[in-house]
Amino acid sequence: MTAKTPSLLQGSSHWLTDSWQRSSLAGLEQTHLPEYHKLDPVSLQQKQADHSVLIRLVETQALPLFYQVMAHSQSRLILSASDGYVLKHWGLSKYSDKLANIALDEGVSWLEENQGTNAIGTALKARQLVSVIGEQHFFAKHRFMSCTASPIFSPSGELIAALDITSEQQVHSQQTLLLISSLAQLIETALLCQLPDSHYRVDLATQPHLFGSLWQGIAVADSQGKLLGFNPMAKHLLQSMQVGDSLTQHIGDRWQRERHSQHKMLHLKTQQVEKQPLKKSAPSQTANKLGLKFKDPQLEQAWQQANKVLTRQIPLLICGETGVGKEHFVKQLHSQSDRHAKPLVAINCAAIPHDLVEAELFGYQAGAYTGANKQGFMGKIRQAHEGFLFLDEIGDMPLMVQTRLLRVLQEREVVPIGSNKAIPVDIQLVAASHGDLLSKVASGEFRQDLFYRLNGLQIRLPALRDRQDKLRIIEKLHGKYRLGEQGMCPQLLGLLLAYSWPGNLRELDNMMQVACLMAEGERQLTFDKLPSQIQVQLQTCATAVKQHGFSPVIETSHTELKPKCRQNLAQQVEAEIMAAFLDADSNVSQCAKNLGISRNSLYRKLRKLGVR
Ligand SMILES: Nc1ncnc2c1ncn2[C@@H]1O[C@H](COP(=O)(O)OP(=O)(O)OP(=O)(O)O)[C@@H](O)[C@H]1O
Repeated sequence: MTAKTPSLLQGSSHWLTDSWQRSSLAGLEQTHLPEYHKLDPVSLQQKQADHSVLIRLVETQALPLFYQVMAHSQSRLILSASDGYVLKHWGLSKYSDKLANIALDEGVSWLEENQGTNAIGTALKARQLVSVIGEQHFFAKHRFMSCTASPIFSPSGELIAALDITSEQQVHSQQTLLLISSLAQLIETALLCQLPDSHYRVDLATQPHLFGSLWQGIAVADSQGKLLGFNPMAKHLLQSMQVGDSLTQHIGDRWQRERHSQHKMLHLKTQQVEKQPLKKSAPSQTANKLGLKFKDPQLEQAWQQANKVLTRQIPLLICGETGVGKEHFVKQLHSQSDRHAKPLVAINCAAIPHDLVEAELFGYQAGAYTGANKQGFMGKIRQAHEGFLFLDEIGDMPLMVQTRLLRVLQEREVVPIGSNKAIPVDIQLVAASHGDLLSKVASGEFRQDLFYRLNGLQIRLPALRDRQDKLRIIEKLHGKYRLGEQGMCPQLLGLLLAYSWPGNLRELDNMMQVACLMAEGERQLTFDKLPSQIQVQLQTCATAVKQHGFSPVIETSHTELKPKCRQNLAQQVEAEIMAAFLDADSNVSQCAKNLGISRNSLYRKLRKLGVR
C-alpha cells in the first residue's frame, strides 16, 4: 500500500463554488438556518414503504460492511430518497441526537435548495460522489461535520437515492470515499441481479484486473440479449447504451458465445444470472428444512436447488473457477443429506493416470490383469453405494471410460473389469468441472450423451470476487488463522475486498494462513504482514485503478480554493498530519518519510497541534 494516510482531494473545485452559488440564489443565508421541510409521520411511513426494497438492501448489503469499517468512528450511514428526504439512518445513537439538532433526521429534506451545500443534496444535484468537509458546508451550523455521499442509480440508470456517511470530524479519508462507493455499488448490483427477466450478466472492464473492482461495468440482458439494465460504470464505458437495446449492437456478438471475450478496447465476461426474486416467495419445504445457509444470494440459490435434486437421485453438475470451493460445497451437501451416514467417495479424474481410471472406478475381479491386486478391487463406484460419488474434473475423463460410466448411469449397475456379472448400485452422482464442458463436447473430447446425463442440474458457484459475502469470508478466515486477539487494519480490509482473487478461496485461504503467522502477537493484521507476491498484486491492482480507472469523486484543489476556503484547507492539512502521525504509530521519522517532509518541519507542525 503506497499511501498510508488519506491524501488531500485534488482537482477542480468548481462544483463547490457552483453549489455555494446555487445555495445563495435559492435565497439561503449562511448564518441563518431556514425552516426545514419535514414530512408528516404518515407521509414518511408511505415513503419508507415505497422504498422498502432499497431499505432492506441497505440493511442486508451495506450495513454489515459499514459497521465493520466504521465501528469505532462517530459516523452514521444515511439513506435519502432521490427527492432528498432522509428515509433512514444507522450508527451510534449518541451521534444521532446531535444530528437531529440540525434536522439530519428521518423525513427531513436535504436537497441543496433547502439545506445549502451538503453531501446528500449536492450528490443528488451533481449525480456524483461528493465529499463535503466541515467548512465547505454552506450553513455555519453544519460545519462541525463531514459528509460523503454517493448517488444510487436504478438498473435503468434512473437516480433513485443517495447513500451518505456523516461524521463529526474535520476530515474524510480516501477510505470513506472508497467505502461509500463500494456500498452504493453493492446495492446497485443487487438491484440489477434481481431484475425479473435477467438471463445474462456481462461484466465490462478496460483492463482484466479491474474485474471485481469498483471500476467494473455490469450490464444485464434477457435471454434474447435485450438490455434490461446496467450500472453507472457500464454507462460510462458505453455511453450510447439504452435499456431495450440489443447488447450486441454495443459490444459485438462474441459475448454470447464466449465466457471471456473482447470488443474493441473492452474486456467482457459473460455469465448466466442466477435469479433472485425481488420479493421472497413463501419458502419451499426444502428451504424451510434447511434454513438459509449462505449470505451470498447466488450461492444460497445453488445450495437450495442442489438439495432439491439430491432427494431424487438426479445427477448434479457443479461448475466454477478453480478454487471457488466446489469440493467443499459437495462435502457440505453430503453431510446434511439423508446419505450422510454412507460414504462420500471422491475421485479426481485429472489426477489418476488414464489407464487406471477405469479400474479405479469400476473395480476388477481377482486376476483380471497382470499386476492387479490378487483379491480384486471393488472400485470407487461400488464403494460409494448408498452414498455420494464425487467425480472432480470430469472433463478430463478418457473417452472410453466415459462410455462405461454412461452405462452405469443408465443401468444403475457396474460390471467390474474381467467379470460379466452386473452388480446393482445406488449412488448420488456429483460431478465438477472448472472448464467449459460444452466446448469439450463441441470438440469431440466429451460425449454429448454423457454430458446430458450428468447435467441433471447444473449449478455454478460464484467466483470469490463476485460474492456478496466476501467480507464475511475474509473475517471468517482471519478468525480461523489469527493467533490470539487481533483486529484487521481497515485499509487492508478495503484492499482485500477490492482485489479480484483469481485463485478464489484457495488463494485467500493460503494468504490468510501465512499472513496470520507473520502477524503473530500484533494487535492488527496489516499490509506488510502479507506474503510479498500478494503485496505486489494488491499494489498493482491499486495502481492500475489509479491509472486506468476514472475518478468518480468530485475533487477540490488547493490553488483554486477561494480565500474563505483556505482556513478549511489548513484544517484538512492539520487533520492529515495527525492521521499520518497516528498511522506511523507516533514514530516521527517514519511519519516524516511517509509525508515526504523533513523531521524538523514535522516537529514544528506537531508542536502547533499540541503534540509533544
Ligand atoms: N466456504 C468456504 N469457506 C472457507 N474456505 C473455503 C470454503 N470453501 C472452500 N474453501 C477453501 O478453499 C480451498 C479450495 O476449495 P476446494 O478444493 O473445495 O475448491 P475447488 O473449487 O474444488 O477447487 P478445484 O477446482 O481447483 O478443484 C480449500 O482450501 C478450502 O478449504
